[in-house]
Amino acid sequence: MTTSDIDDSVRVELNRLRQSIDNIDAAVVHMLAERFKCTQQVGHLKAAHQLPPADPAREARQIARLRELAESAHLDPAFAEKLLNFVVAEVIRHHERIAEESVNDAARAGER
Ligand SMILES: O=C(O)C(=O)C[C@]1(C(=O)O)C=C[C@@H](O)C=C1
Repeated sequence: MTTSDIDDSVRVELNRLRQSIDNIDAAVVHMLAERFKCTQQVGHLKAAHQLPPADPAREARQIARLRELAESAHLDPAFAEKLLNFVVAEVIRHHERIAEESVNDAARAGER
């Protein structure tokens, strides 16, 4: 069955819900883009001060906080934790790349 086979009133309701889903997905993308802009700056700050890319104690606090928020919002806390871990893993990869680039830049500057 495709959307062309279904009753008009169902199609209208489905389209209404899909419009909201599309708006929410756009908001998520924009929020993630802003989050990554912040974490890129954190990556440069950490690289400049030789701080490790990952901070497991900070992550533990973020997970505890997000799980509580998820519970009060009736969202599965395990899902919220998985989502944060997925995003943070990507951030750590970015931090590692920034740190490598900063070491390479310093080595090249030392060769001059
Ligand atoms: O807060 C930091 O130290 C960050 O690098 C940011 C961030 C995050 O994306 O929230 C990423 C990696 C760390 O392990 C913890 C948190």
